[in-house]
Amino acid sequence: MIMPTASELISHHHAHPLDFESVREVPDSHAWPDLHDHPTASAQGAVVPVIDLSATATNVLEQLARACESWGAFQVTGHGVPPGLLRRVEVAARGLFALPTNRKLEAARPADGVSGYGRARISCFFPKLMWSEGFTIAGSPLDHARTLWPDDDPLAFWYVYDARVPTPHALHHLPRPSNAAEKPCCDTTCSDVIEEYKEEMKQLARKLMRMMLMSLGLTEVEAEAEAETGWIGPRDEAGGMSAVLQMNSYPVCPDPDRAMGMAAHTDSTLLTLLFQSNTSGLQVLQVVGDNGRDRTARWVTVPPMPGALIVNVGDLFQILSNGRYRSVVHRAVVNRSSHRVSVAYMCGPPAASKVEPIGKLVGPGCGPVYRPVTWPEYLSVKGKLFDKALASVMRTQASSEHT
Ligand SMILES: C=C1C[C@]23C[C@@]1(O)CC[C@H]2[C@@]12CCC[C@@](C)(C(=O)O1)[C@H]2[C@@H]3C(=O)O
Ligand SMILES: O=C(O)CCC(=O)C(=O)O
Ligand SMILES: [Fe+2]
Repeated sequence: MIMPTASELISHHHAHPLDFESVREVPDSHAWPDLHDHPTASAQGAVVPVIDLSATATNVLEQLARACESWGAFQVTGHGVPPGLLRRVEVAARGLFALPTNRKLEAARPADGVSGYGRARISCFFPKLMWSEGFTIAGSPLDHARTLWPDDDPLAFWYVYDARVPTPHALHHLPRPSNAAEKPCCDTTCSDVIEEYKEEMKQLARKLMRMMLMSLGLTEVEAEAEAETGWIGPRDEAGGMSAVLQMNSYPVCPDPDRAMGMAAHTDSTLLTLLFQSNTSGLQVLQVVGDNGRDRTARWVTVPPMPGALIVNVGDLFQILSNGRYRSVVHRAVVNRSSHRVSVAYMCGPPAASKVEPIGKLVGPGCGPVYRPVTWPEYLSVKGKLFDKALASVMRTQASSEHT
């Protein structure tokens, strides 16, 4: 990692966002010197696993275990999230980023806050800026609606989506979902869509958490108990998994070989559910050789699959699994022809829950590798140490022998 200078850091926080639409070349502030730190696998090379959750086949847990152990990421199909909802959330994201810069800046994320519009939080660890903008929603989208959509009526949803739509009459000419059973977009506001999406993601994240715990060898009852005491928390009013919705926008880029959409990182989550729409850009780092001294790795593109969602193992799941499942290093690259958006549901435990290696995975020959941490504690460590954060919450040999 190249550490930025003090003046670069200052400009990171005070600069106005780049007007991506009008620039004809990548400015020095956004030109990355080492995009090719690892080779990129050819299209016929390695393929990130695709797992059909609806399959009645009995080996879904085995497939999950293999995907989490060797990749830390996989795509899921048969997840039950309606395709129409995925389309609507994409429209909502595109609409949000299509707003004029001054409107977006009104919703800028405060220096000490989580929610709002701005650069990826990890930007401060890099000397160059990324070719992207983001909008982070923690809590209810309604908290943001007043700033971004003062008239959060259904039509506003369409106005921001397509600036060419001058009057409500023009709505009649817009494409409608072909499936008549689907709710027409124009009945819905952006915050409705986001709320509905978060609810669907929550159900899917719970299901995947249970299945991933079972894929580690826990019984259904043990996985349930782990959920109640650990990552879901007690079933009181305040309990429940917490999550952050991260919308990312990657405008078209005149020189994609010099720009970085989202720099390499792992997510500080239990797991992340990512919708990447139909434009390629996500790459995961596959470690192909590790002889103890040298690690060889390559970037593998995760191809968009209609209706599929990508699941990333996050740092907190690595802790929970006592290191058996590794959080995946990933990044997003940009392209010169399609404006890409992605929506990440970043899922973690309730703020007060301590995440620690699961008892069943700890034994005489294998003590707990990590110390207990809450999500807010871990996020704060990540905000200071970035890619050294996981190592910093490891127990020392001596402390793990005493537990
Ligand atoms: C819960 C969180 C995870 C995140 C930091 C945050 O507090 C809110 C934004 C999240 C995000 C989204 C884009 C990539 C990422 C690395 C970043 O810069 O902000 C993640 C953070 C993370 O996983 O550490
Ligand atoms: O846009 C993508 O494909 C990746 C986004 C991402 O990694 C994130 O939001 O954490
Ligand atoms: Fe990520």
